[in-house]
Amino acid sequence: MTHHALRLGTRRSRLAMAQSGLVAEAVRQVTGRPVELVEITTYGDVSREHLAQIGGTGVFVSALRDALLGGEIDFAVHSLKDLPTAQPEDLTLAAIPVREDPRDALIARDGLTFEQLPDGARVGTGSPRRMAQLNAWARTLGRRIETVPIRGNIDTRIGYVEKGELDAVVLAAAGLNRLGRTGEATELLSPDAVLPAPGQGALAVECAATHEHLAARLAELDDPFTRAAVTAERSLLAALEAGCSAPVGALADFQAGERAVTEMRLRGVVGTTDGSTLVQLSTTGHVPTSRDDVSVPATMGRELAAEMLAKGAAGLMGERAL
Ligand SMILES: NCc1[nH]cc(CCC(=O)O)c1CC(=O)O
Repeated sequence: MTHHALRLGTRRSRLAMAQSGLVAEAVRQVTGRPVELVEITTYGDVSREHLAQIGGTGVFVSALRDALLGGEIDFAVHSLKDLPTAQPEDLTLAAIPVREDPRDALIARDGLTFEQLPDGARVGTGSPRRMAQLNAWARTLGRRIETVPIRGNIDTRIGYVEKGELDAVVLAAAGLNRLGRTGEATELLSPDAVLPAPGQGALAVECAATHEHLAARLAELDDPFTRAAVTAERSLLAALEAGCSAPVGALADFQAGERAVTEMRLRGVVGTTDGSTLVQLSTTGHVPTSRDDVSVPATMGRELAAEMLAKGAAGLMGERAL
């Protein structure tokens, strides 16, 4: 085996660099080889359009994948929630490491929680999923919020609240945690109120399918529980035929189980962005915790999607949900 450095392709954002840095260190430990970060610019980083307009799906990942297939890098780290559900045959998801906190976080002025926000509060998010569930939550409180589409990195988004331009913003807790900014959340939003995006908080370590030896080493970073959970969530998303910019939330979690099998709960939601209608369902199943067998979670996702479609989910997703 050669001992040249493994090249890890990464986006340049501080979050991407932090995520890649964590995986680089773990890969150094399991392979004993140095890991070199190679910065790659993706369309999602350059475009100033709103994600809902450029379609969301894949905008952060295609440049990294081109570099993998072109042999410029050996492996790449993605936020799993940014990965399209269809996995290309020439690329392998070699590892899905232990997931960070999957919840969304609220950062509000004056330390406010969501329920303490005043009627008409301006809340920054351009995510149809967050809009649908936050608007629905506000309605149950007899209030309205005004959602304001925002883009940019985590510092930029938090800046809207710091400068007093918005009452609150909503971000993934995982991103805050990985940047060491956990303390800035004024509330971690309960999945009972806001289900996260499928795969939120999880990372995907990807390499070319032809690099079987490398894939086997990277697989040491895999967490079978996380893989089972995100497989169910992404299978739900795929069966709804929705992309990452559709108003779809999903979260799988576990009851304490035995060694080889554990009980998994999968919750899913689809809604209109104004929050007037939500279809929210859940299911449970016994899942083998083996990274090589994700058939049960995949089936749970498909079956829950079918139930949601039977309750009218397709009509709520709008034209974007192709
Ligand atoms: N859509 C962008 C994106 N992709 C992954 C994360 C956060 C980290 C994660 O979910 O693992 C974010 C930012 C956000 O939603 O606040």
